Amino acid sequence: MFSFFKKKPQEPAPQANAPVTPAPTLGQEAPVAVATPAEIVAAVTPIEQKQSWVARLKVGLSKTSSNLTTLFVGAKIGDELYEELESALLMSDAGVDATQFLLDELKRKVKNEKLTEAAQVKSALRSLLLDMLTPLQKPLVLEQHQPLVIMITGVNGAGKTTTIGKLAKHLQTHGQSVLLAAGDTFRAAAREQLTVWGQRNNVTVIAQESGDPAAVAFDAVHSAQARGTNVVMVDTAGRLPTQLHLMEELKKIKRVTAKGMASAPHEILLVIDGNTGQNALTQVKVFDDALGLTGLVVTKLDGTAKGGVLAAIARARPIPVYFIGVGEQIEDLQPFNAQEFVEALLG
Ligand SMILES: Nc1nc2c(ncn2[C@@H]2O[C@H](COP(=O)(O)OP(=O)(O)OP(=O)(O)O)[C@@H](O)[C@H]2O)c(=O)[nH]1
Repeated sequence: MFSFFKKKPQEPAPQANAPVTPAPTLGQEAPVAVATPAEIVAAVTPIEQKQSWVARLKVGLSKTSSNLTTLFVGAKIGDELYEELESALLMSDAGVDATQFLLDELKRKVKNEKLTEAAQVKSALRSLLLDMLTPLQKPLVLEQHQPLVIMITGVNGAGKTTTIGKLAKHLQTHGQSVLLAAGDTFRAAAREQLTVWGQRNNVTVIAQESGDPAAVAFDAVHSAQARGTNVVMVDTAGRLPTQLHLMEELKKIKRVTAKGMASAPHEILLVIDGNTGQNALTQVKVFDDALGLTGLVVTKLDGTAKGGVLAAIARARPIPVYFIGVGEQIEDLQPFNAQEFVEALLG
């Protein structure tokens, strides 16, 4: 079992003569909820589901895994092994910097620990990768703000809307009320998709016939404040990092959201298609420079994804990977767990 979300730790009870916190008003941030116990909520994933989920991750990453593991079979430690490893890491989308870093560290480890067997080198690589990816493993913390406002961004087709749907379900399972802002005003079908999904799942969706996604986000924040909703997720239209005017639009959504609630958006997530390869790193850099990302969601790791891009991200922009997706079912979105990921890659 692993944590899905983390809840804000309980704060000490106020003194009897402590000043009373004024009631929140529209446009003003409500006081932080204090009644939550300090706990990490266990995922409600039954063991069979969990196994099938990990199995799907392994299948998804099997090409990289087989490239990385077979080169150690019957190998001698030396230049040839390191060259093969370099190629396998580059082919896994780890990129030049992370590949070089891993190779240098590995050679140092082999020397310092006087390793003599290829199997020992493989386990040294496993532990290096784990050290590299563990800093990316962070849970999304709930109940720090009322409402918690999450903005979801990404290129077209990365899996934003699907992720929002899955996350909304998971949040509801963890006792959170959810409101969605249909900020993809560019594509009418996207708005309808979210609205229909919301109706089916009893989640309020704030949408506007036409117009400004920033206004939709602003309305959603106010509406959530008025209703006492726990989490607002703002969907945004897919865009390429090279579409500068659309990147400006995202900045505007962020700015206008902050007018509705000074501290919002509290989380700005970038959804990345795991099959995008090294281009994913470019996306992370450009969206982060524009918006200040707080987390990533890497989808479609069940397909032909190679997985190494997480190492590239860990080296270049270590932004937490809150969730990874390995399919279209709700349980296919799970928190990123570095240990599981490294096991899927290196067996
Ligand atoms: N195999 C697989 N498919 C996924 C995953 N996540 C999303 N998808 C599929 O990817 C496609 C695109 O997903 P959307 O959620 O519509 O992507 P989007 O980013 O909202 O797309 P735009 O609104 O066009 O920008 C859909 O067919 C999803 O079912 C995943 O983890 N695995």
